[in-house]
Amino acid sequence: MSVTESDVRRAIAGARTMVVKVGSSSLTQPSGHLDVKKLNSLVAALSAASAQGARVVLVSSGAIAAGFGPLGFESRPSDVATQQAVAAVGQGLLMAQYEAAFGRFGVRVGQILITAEDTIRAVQYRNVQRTLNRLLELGVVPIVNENDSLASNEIRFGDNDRLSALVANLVRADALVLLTDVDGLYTAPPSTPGARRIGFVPNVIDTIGDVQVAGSSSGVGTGGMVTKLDAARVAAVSGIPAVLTSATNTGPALMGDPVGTVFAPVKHRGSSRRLWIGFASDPRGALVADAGAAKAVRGGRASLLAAGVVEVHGEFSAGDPVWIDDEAGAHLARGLAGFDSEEIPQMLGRNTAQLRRFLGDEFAHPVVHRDNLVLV
Ligand SMILES: Nc1ncnc2c1ncn2[C@@H]1O[C@H](COP(=O)(O)OP(=O)(O)O)[C@@H](O)[C@H]1O
Ligand SMILES: N[C@@H](CCC(=O)OP(=O)(O)O)C(=O)O
Repeated sequence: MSVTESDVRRAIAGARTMVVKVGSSSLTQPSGHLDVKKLNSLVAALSAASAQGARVVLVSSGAIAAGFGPLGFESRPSDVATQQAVAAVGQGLLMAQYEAAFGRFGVRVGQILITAEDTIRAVQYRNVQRTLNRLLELGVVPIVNENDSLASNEIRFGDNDRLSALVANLVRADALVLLTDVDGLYTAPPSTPGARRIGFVPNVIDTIGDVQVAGSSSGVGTGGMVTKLDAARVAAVSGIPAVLTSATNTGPALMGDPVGTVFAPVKHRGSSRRLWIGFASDPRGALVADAGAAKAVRGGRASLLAAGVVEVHGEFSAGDPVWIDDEAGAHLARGLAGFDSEEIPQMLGRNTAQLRRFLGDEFAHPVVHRDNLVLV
């Protein structure tokens, strides 16, 4: 039997662990500066959920919004270096507001700043996961943001929508709540005449093609509806129901009332780390597999061995995300490279015994291990 809207709303209302993402546009005044009243009412709604036993992870944007006013800028700066500096100032100011606001309800908060780069690597990934879980066990509300001041331009999320879906996957959340400045997903950008709110999306993968979505129009938000739908898709394929609504609807959305747009999960839970590899990262290069290796990779459980690689493109380090392509140039998979791009040419076409004999033990490994590979 297929999942109905009320099933999804009930699942969200009953969620034990939830990830709530709030965008800059819901925490700011029209001028772009932080709006403490909006922040306080969000915190009141989340504290009520926490008092009822929910474990809440808050993914909050707003560091740049909180920082540019105090530094004397009239509007959100657009160059990356200034944004990163502004975020360093704003993140502290934002946390001070959250600490005070949650403190009034007796709730402790902890700050976690994540870069996409740290978390696609296995060791850091497990560290983030372990810290978040421990904070939740201790009854703390983790407040997550991208580490804007350190994230490198090529591999930053930029918006927090996709980050929130990946965090939901990481903590195995029962619900993802996306809070923004519109009351849901519309059939077209809300200013378009005739645009209507969609209450229920049974399969976000099918819906993405039918809905007209655009980027942010607020001047403070980043990704607009495009990245929110990406987030809903990551949640859906992770088996997590999601709701998208305005921050002013937080209380009703968490109670399962018919507000916003709810997205049904489309799959059972997948492995968390593989989702990071698939969605979180922009490949730095490509490995071209010969016909035999392409067939093995497509089959699902094989590593990519040097013997089946015919070309290497791009510059990357061991641990970076890369495409695995077939000889016709079609993408087969994404994976994390086991070696630097300069090390791979001498390995091409050699089997494990030859790699060991000619290059040493440290080369007798797959170019991409199957645990670090996801089909596309
Ligand atoms: N189909 C659509 N439905 C709803 N909103 C849309 C759509 N297409 C574009 N948008 C825009 O997306 C904006 C929300 O994204 P954004 O400004 O990035 O918010 P946030 O700061 O919360 O991430 C809305 O204000 C709206 O103008
Ligand atoms: N990490 C940035 C978030 C950037 C941003 O605007 O994100 P969003 O409002 O979620 O589209 C910040 O804290 O300012």
